[in-house]
Amino acid sequence: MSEPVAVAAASSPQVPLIRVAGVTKRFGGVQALRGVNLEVLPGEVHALLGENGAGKSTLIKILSGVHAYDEGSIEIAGQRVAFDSPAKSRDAGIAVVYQDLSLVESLSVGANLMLGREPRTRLGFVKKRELMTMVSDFLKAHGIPLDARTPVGSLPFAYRQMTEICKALMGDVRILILDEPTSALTGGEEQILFEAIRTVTDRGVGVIYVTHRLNEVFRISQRVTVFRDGMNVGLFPTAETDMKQLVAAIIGPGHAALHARERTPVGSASDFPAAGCELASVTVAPILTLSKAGNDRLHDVDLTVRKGEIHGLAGLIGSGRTEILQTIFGLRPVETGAIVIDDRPLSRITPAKAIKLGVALVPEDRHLQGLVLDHSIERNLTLPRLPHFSRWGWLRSQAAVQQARSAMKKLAVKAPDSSTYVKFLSGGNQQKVVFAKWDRPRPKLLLLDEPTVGVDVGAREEIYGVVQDAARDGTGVLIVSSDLDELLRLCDRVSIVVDGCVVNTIDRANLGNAEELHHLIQLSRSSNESPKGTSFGAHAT
Ligand SMILES: Nc1ncnc2c1ncn2[C@@H]1O[C@H](COP(=O)(O)OP(=O)(O)OP(=O)(O)O)[C@@H](O)[C@H]1O
Repeated sequence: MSEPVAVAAASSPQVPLIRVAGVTKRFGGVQALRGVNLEVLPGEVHALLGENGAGKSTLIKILSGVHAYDEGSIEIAGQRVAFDSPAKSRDAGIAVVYQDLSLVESLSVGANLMLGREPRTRLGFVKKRELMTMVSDFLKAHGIPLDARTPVGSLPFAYRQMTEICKALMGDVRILILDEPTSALTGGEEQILFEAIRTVTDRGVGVIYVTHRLNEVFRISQRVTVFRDGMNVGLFPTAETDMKQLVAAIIGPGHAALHARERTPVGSASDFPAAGCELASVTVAPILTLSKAGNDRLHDVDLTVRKGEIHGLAGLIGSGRTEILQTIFGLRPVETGAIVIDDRPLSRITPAKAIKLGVALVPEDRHLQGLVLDHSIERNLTLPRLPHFSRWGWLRSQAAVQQARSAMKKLAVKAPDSSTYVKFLSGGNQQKVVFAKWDRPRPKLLLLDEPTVGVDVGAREEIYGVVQDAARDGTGVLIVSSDLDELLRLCDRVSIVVDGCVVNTIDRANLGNAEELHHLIQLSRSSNESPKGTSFGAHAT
């Protein structure tokens, strides 16, 4: 595939594909947007950055016809537009790909791409061959490495995402909006996505790229717009800016995280001493031992987490990392092998028992498992710790409010107050609340599944601090993350998971950098390839 189209900076004479000027939006008492501007040129990848609650999703929802705006104007190719429905936005050539994909896993790539617009006979039967030819021609014409006949469920996540992007592009798309597209991807998968983006920008499509992973900005975008508190605080040609300038624009010059960052420069993960380095030495007792543990998703898992150790689980999507956490927390049975938590061999473990033993799980899907959206921040923080906030059967509500306020302050949760319903928070702020739920009192074993997805750069620092403090206090931490820099930065040891099995455990001293770790994951995968493992190459040509 070719190199990205070089797009001239702000002074380009080209008519922007989209021009947002002075747009405002208020939700009740919250002024989400205060007159924001954004321009995207043909063939440009324009990164949109900002801390949690800065207003990025609100603008995306306005552009996609979900919300109406209050003031300002939006032009597409010079024509003023206002969308009162998602259909109108789609008709104007705007397509949005969210993190939660909307594909039907049991159908093929072709059937997914043509869902709802299948060519049919006069009697209403789907013309399958014609459909597959149409899709194959489309994929070939755009240089997309997907096979129309492959069932979507058998594809690695990055290729499903590519299918979703193609679905968006099957119509007459001029502007593609990607909302944190790489949050679940590891290195090699990211590269596939970037190549798909380059293919579409080569055709003149403009891309708005929302992300909290700042290193991506330098790899994929030509310009960057930064929002803070619903306002523009920066427009940079990517080639003329650097990480420090972007971080300062995102979190503001006075933010404590900026100074922490100055002491610990971004990007050199291997320079950071892990929190529990000394504690994690072999002489320290394990808080968790899995020996040859197995169930329908796992087999022969051998794993130990020591007191005060931060232990990472690396692997590709579908490798079984999340299932290991779920099994330890009692959400999946241990059918074979043994599990020992805090010196207690357990024949059967349930979530209630796990919590009693001091195990806490911060799940990946905060909506399904992590939060009650119709409750306040305060109630969400209190629920898992009711005994802690109760005395003689009465809830000590003042103590609960105080803890909620201090957790909100520590993690900079952006909300009017602790009684705000969680459903009204931005995605990243919801994630901070999930995290805060388990911060105090400290668990003995903390299981974290992708803890910083959707979390802004300032809060990420705070979360790292909380994890490291917990480890220093003796908590064993087991963390799943697709962000290899995050694992390298935090972990004393990293175990690689392939097809439901731990195939390798590496000490910090031998971890190397993110590229080396990614290489190791790929290598472990190919040497452990099992018949049920996905072999994408067999499908895609
Ligand atoms: N439906 C709503 N009702 C009330 N307030 C809302 C609603 N939607 C968003 N907000 C508020 O508007 C502000 C901007 O939120 P938005 O979701 O746009 O932020 P964001 O930049 O996308 O954040 P994140 O990175 O966390 O996704 C936040 O203070 C949020 O709580």
